[in-house]
This record gives sequence, structure tokens and C-alpha cells, in this order.
Amino acid sequence: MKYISTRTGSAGKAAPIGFLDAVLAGLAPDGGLYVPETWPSFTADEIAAFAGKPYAEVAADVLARFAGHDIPYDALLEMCEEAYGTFTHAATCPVKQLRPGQFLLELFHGPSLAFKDVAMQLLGRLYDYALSRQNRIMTIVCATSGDTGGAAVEAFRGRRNARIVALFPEGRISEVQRRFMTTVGDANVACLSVEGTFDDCQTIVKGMFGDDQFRQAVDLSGVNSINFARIVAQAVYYFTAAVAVGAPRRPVAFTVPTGNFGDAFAGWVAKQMGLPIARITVATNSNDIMARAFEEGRYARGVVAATQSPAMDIQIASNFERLYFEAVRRDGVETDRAFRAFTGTGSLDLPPVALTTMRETFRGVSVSEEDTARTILATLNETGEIIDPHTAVALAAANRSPSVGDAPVIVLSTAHPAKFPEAVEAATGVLPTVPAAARGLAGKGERFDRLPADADAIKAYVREFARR
Ligand SMILES: Cc1ncc(COP(=O)(O)O)c(C=O)c1O
Ligand SMILES: N[C@@H](CCOP(=O)(O)O)C(=O)O
Repeated sequence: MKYISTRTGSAGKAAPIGFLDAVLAGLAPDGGLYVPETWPSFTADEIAAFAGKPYAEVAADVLARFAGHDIPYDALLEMCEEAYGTFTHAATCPVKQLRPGQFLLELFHGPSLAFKDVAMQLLGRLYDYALSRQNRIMTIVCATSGDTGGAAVEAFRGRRNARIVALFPEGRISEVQRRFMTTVGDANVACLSVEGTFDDCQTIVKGMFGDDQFRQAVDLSGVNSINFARIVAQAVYYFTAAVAVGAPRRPVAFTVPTGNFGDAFAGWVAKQMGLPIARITVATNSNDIMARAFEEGRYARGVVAATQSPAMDIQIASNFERLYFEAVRRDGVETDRAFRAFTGTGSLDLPPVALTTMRETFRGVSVSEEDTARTILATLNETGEIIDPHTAVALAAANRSPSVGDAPVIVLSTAHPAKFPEAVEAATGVLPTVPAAARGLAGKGERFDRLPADADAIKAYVREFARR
């Protein structure tokens, strides 16, 4: 299995590469994102056979379709078993019924209490596998609106073959999110509070990949959802959840709280692989670029607003480029043109045929702050569940969306409410119970630096860190 860039055929000319090379590369040298040359698939019988299997086995089966000959199956299975052994729930990502036909997929039982752990715990092990064989130490730089950073720090802290720098937007993430990153003492971890938005951090990280000299000097890698392994690992829970509620015998629908569009795109990947997904509802807060794109046919950047679901305060959704590439029939030259134009003007009109293709799977719903808070309260009153504000955005969107036939709706619950105690308390008057992973964070000393959103200053910081 080879991987190509979404800008394949453009002047940048990125050559097809294998799975592990694509994992370590982050962004392609032409600025595009890696996708497999063809999408592998499962038969309905193979999908049905996932029912009742341990999560780690399903993960290894899905990953094996993408890893090709790069990693033997036994090694993959061992990595998956180790990765999901760090989760505190026996089912790893359990499905819980909320109401008739409506389910929550709990993705927050990992070490940093957010869905990012599902992929990141695996990535830590994939990097070890690849880099120890190459006797190489890479520098990972990740941009975070709160959760990717904590999960990445948890996954890579103390590893010999990687060092990690997490950039987070100053004052725009919750205290618990920040402490998951800043309270670890490991020498291979650095955290940087950036005076800007998540979009500023993400643009700076992408710019680093475009700077050949810098990329080589620090041996740069990226674990944001630009990394294709993140997407594959996140596709796994679409299979396990769908099978738990009756797929492939019947189609299912998903509602996904969305920022960078990695998680929703992972659902699209599962559909490509044969999972009968009737619809993926993309739920956003008031940073609604993705909801507007599907509803209005125009992908247009707005100004980032701070909300009670801060991890979704994003106005440039990296993974939309992967969907666009597919919707324009894998025309890399057109994708390159479109996303260069978007970078320049901040807006992109979707070609009608591409929009029609996207709407075969996706619809967008934007949810207000009031509706988010109301949903947290109503869910507690009606079901006894305390949900976090990101999950509430998705649940509010699901409650507002017409059903697709009798397809059950699975709402992705992407973070533990204890990561956002202020928002939960404001909505309900109740503080969520703090799980063991977050206990004691408040009493630990923090270690982070501060810089303006200046690419050169941040590159100099990363260079210095990589030299240590
Ligand atoms: C808790 C939570 N929910 C939802 C999202 C949005 O996911 P994505 O960026 O994959 O769209 C994020 C950030 O990625 C998050 O941290
Ligand atoms: N919401 C994310 C933003 C980065 O998303 P990623 O999936 O591309 O890593 C966060 O919490 O950091």
C-alpha cells in the first residue's frame, strides 16, 4: 500500500511512499496531506465478525489493511494491545444507550480523558517501532486547542526516539487541558503558550513543514490529524460502535463534534471501507466553517470566537482538504489550486458536483452557546449523564436533525466532563467527578514557555529544544 499527497500532480511533486514513511512525514513536501492510493475494504461478513472481538483486535485488523508489508500483523496486534491496555474501560470505547435509537460512544477512557488518546496511544508505539529501527530521533511539533497536546504529551513523554513541542493558544484552553500538558516533568517534552489562536498555531506548524531547511535540521514530524495514522486509528471506533448497534445488518448514523474535521473524516474512511453509514452530521459550535461549508457550499474562514467547547474553536479545518480531494475525483492539481486560493483569500466555493458528493454523507449543524448549556442540563435531568460541552454540541445537533429511516444515531462523546468543570458547573450547578487520571493535576507545578504567534521565534525555540 502506497500513500499519495492530496496535491499529487502539482508542481511540488511528492512521490508515493509507504505507510511508515507517511506516518513519520506528517505533511507531504508539496503541502498536501497523505491518503492511500486506493481505499481498502471489508466485506459485510468481515464487518459482522468484529462483533464481540476485543477492541485491540479490531484495531489491528483495520490497521493491517493500511500498513501493508510495513508492519507484521503480530507486531501491530501487540502495539494495539499495549495501547488500549492504558484505557480504564474494559471495552476501550464503550457505547451507552441514552434514549431509544440514540447512543453515546464514550471515547474518553484513555490517559488524558479525550478521544485523542485512542489514536495517540497507538502513534507513540508506531513511532517507537519505526524510529528505533532507523536509530533516529525526531522532533514532533503539534498545535493544540487543548486535547491533542495532552494526549500527545502522554503518548510520547519519556520516549527515547522522539521529543515533542506542544503549541497551545494562550488563555483559550481549559485549566485541566493545560495541566495535562504542562505538569509532566519529562525532558523530551516542551510546551509553548502562544499569544494567538489555535489557527495561528496550526498555520505556524504547517509552515514548518514547508521550510525544507528547518524540517531537516530538527527532523520534523507531526501528530495532528494531518498524520494519516491518526485518521486510521480513529476509524476503528466507527466500526466497533456501529457493530454494537446492529451494523452491518442495518445502517447507522453518526453525529460528530467537529473542529479540525479529522474525526468526521475518519467516519468517511470507515464508510469507504464498507461500513453502512447513512449519515455523518458535523456538529460545530459558533466556529462553524464546516457546518456552513456543507449547508451553503462555501468554505469560508471566519474570526475565531472563544466558546465553552474550546477544543473546537477552529476556523481552518485541516482535513477538509482530504475530503475535497476525494470529492473532486482525486484531482491533485485542482486541490492544490483550491487550497492555495483558500490560504490567500480565506474562502473557497465548492464545485457543485463536489458538494453533491459531500452531501451524500455529510450535513452540517451549528450549535449556539445557549443550546450547548441547555443540552448539558437537559441530559443530566433526563438521563442522569453528565456530558462535556463538546459532546453537548454534538448531542444538540443530533436532537435537531431529522433521522435517516430507522438508522440508530451514535453521538461521539469526545471528552470527559472533568476536563471542563467550569462549563459543566455553570450549566448544571454540579461538578463532575474527577477520574484518577486528572486527580492531583491542580497541585503539580507547571512548566511552559510563552511566545508571540511569530513563526520565526517559534522555529528558533524548537531548534534550541531539538539541540538539547
Ligand atoms: C473534545 C473534542 N471534541 C471534538 C474535537 C473536534 O475534533 P476534530 O478536530 O477531529 O474535528 C476536538 C478537537 O479536535 C476535541 O478535543
Ligand atoms: N481540537 C484539537 C485541535 C487539533 O486537532 P487534531 O485532531 O488535528 O490534532 C485539540 O484539541 O488540540
